Amino acid sequence: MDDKLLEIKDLVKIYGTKIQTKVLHEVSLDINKSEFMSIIGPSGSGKTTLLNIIGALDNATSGNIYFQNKDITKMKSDELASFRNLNLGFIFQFHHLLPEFTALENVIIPSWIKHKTPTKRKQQRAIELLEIVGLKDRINNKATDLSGGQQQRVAIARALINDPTLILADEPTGNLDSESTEQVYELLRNINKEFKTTFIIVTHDRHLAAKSDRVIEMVDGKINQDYLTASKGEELWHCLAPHNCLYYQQNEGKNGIAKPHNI
Ligand SMILES: Nc1ncnc2c1ncn2[C@@H]1O[C@H](COP(=O)(O)OP(=O)(O)OP(=O)(O)O)[C@@H](O)[C@H]1O
Repeated sequence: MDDKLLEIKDLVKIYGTKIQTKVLHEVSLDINKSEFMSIIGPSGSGKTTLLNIIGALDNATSGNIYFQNKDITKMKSDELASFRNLNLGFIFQFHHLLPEFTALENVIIPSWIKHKTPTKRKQQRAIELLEIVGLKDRINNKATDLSGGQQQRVAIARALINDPTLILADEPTGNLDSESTEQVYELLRNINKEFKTTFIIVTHDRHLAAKSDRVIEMVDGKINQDYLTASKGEELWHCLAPHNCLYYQQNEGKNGIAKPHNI
């Protein structure tokens, strides 16, 4: 069985024409189905650029992105729009909810885009999702009447309405207090476990990243480290064969022994 969801090959991004800045340097990366992955790295290292290109919100200068073996860098704009709608969910630091609309309406909106009119089934699904994110008693509240953490949970439900295979989250907890941060991260984790949704999360928070299955550290537009975590406390065990290991065992000291996929 092919477990690979995404294959990113030699991705380059150069901004500018006269004065050119190369912000992604031949980035290559494979991401498996159901993986829960964080991208960390200093400010300006290219995390958001990489995420936006994976989400087809920005174009690569060169390189390829295969999503279930189909190269999205070759798609035309209408094909890309439909690819995004069918396969992707987005969660941003600033959730961009429509303030005058209720929580329920905000969740349903992406399905309007997909189906033109919301079906009864989608309406029911939106209510279920709001229950899953713990907002059952807030479905008819306007977005502006909700706390920051609640608004972010609406945004998470909205990202799930079209049953995406992959959710791209850019600093989803960046705007939240520490309690809401933990709750939102736990929620994303639970969604990953329950629906097998693949997650790629850009975060500055190493403590949260350590709770992912896999952490990628970017430095100067390159992947500096790529490791699976033991998910025990905050200790990160470094994977010795970055693109090629699923299982992980503690070695003497802090490093781990990477075992190939099929062991
Ligand atoms: N539209 C743009 N035009 C020119 N340069 C850009 C543009 N967008 C980003 N950059 C530059 O690309 C580099 C990478 O930016 P990016 O936002 O991907 O980094 P990041 O790691 O996500 O940073 P942060 O953690 O601060 O969000 C930065 O030097 C940034 O200034």
